[in-house]
Amino acid sequence: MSDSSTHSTVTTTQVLAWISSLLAHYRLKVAGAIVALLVAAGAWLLLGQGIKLAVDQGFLNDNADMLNKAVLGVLVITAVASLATYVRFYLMTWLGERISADIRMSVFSHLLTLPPSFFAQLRTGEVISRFTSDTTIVQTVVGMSLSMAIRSTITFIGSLVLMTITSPILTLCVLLAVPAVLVPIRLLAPQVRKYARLSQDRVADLGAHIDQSLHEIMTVQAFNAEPLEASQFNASVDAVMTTAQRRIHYRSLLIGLIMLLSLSAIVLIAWFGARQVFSGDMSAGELSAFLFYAVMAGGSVATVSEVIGEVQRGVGASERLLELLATEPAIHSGETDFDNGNTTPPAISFNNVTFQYPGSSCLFNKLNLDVNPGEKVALVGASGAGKTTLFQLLLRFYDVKAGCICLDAEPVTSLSLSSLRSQIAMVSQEPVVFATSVIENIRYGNPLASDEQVKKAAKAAFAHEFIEELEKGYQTQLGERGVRLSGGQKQRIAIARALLADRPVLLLDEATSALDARSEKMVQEALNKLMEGRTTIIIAHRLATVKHVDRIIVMDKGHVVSTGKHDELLENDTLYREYAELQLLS
Ligand SMILES: Nc1ncnc2c1ncn2[C@@H]1O[C@H](COP(=O)(O)OP(=O)(O)OP(=O)(O)O)[C@@H](O)[C@H]1O
Repeated sequence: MSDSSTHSTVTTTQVLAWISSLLAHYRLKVAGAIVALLVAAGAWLLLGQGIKLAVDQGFLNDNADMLNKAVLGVLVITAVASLATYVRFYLMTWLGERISADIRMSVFSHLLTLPPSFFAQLRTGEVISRFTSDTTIVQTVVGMSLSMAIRSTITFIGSLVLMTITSPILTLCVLLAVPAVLVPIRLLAPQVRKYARLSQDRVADLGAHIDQSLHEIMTVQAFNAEPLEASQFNASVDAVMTTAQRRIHYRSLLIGLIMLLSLSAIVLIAWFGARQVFSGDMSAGELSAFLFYAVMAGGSVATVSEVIGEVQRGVGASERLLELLATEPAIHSGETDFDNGNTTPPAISFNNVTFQYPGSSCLFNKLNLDVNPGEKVALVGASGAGKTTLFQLLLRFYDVKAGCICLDAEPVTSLSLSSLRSQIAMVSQEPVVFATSVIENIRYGNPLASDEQVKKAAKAAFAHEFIEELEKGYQTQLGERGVRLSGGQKQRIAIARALLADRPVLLLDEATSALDARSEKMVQEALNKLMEGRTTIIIAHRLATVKHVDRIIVMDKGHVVSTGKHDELLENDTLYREYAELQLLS
């Protein structure tokens, strides 16, 4: 559960500076919106003068001509104000949409640079929530609330100036009332912001829950765990409601108090003004105009108070987005591009590597392991021995604590991440299939490959046949996580992808585990072809698949126990013999 709300390190000023920097890209539109805003506010303020003229010169003096002119003036002002409102509304809403789109793009690009350790701490559902709901809030705030707040502030200042011109005494009374209105804003706004952020955190928990339950729907249903899942989800929904209720409470209190205070002030001022008209110190037109401005000023304060809650909500949402953006990638790219002339595949060496996962005990202590150029090496060992971790370290998903991993003589830390990773193709234990078409799934290995190259790779991976039998062949959509394919079919797609990527280092994580005997044979042949001329490391649980590699490395609890050929190890290594006996291979 993310509960960073109470320890937020982001200030409102930082949020506003961030939003301003985003808006700075659209200076012309922002300027247009501000001009439209000023014109609209100015026109509404002028309306008060029209009213004053209409009352004093028209109604009271029985002057029909003057009345006509004043009414015409009022109509023109209304038209101008309406046009300006259209322009302002259009531009501000556009800016809101644009900014939230920009935020989504930059946050997503940034997330892609963060290492897996970051995602091990933050649930994907929570990240999705930050994307969707937080950016939507920012969009509303920039597109609506902020513009309303600015418009109301301008209207308030303009009204105040015109009120002062109309009647300084009455204005003084209004000014005395202002602090009374500001007190609740000062006291309650931080509470609104705090609970706004908390409720976003709770909504994010919901996202995470949905993501997990639906992702594992088969397990949920197979264990009849629907009631359990539903009740846990209901508890999360209740938590959202409870937090939202607190936010709503403070917001409503804020709005209500401000309404009460500002309207009471206006009534009292109207009473005082009416007495001035009776005593002849003020004309009826002046009082009408003054009250018009006072209502506008009061309305503005009410609007500001209403949207200030919304703006605080936006600040809360922005905080969470800024936090994502501020997360530094724990892995820093080196500068060098890997270049060994590309004639031979690179050697891989782990020299005195010491490593532990964050918060775990030491996994590798001065581990040494060398793989020669073009050599095919199999890693064998009990679950948890550290085989997958070696892959992760080579790909720099994590950095070692001490020691060095090298491609040829080049430490991986000095290579640029993209150059390092472009040397390596990986087929993971659980084949990854994206929710796009078959052709796009294979082309992921090399986005520039032609349709013909994709098909060639699919044929080599023994995938072409079953792909052709799919409803739309290579254009068939595979559904989320490839739900429409069997385990073996998914694996062959992943192998075709690796073939197409055509990289000098190959990492295979028990790539044939999900295949039946017939397809296993086919895939094994494809893999043999794929391994040709590449430095390959295979993680294998089943020894049958690795009997023919150049060298087998037996690992146990983070150590290399022994290395050798299948027959040598059978003879000399007790641990390996045990594995082989278990698998009836000796
Ligand atoms: N992200 C992680 N955070 C903390 N510990 C981890 C993490 N990933 C793996 N480990 C731990 O590191 C050890 C080695 O794991 P690793 O996945 O490398 O083993 P493996 O030999 O590949 O196992 P298997 O054959 O079951 O896949 C295990 O004890 C595991 O619990």
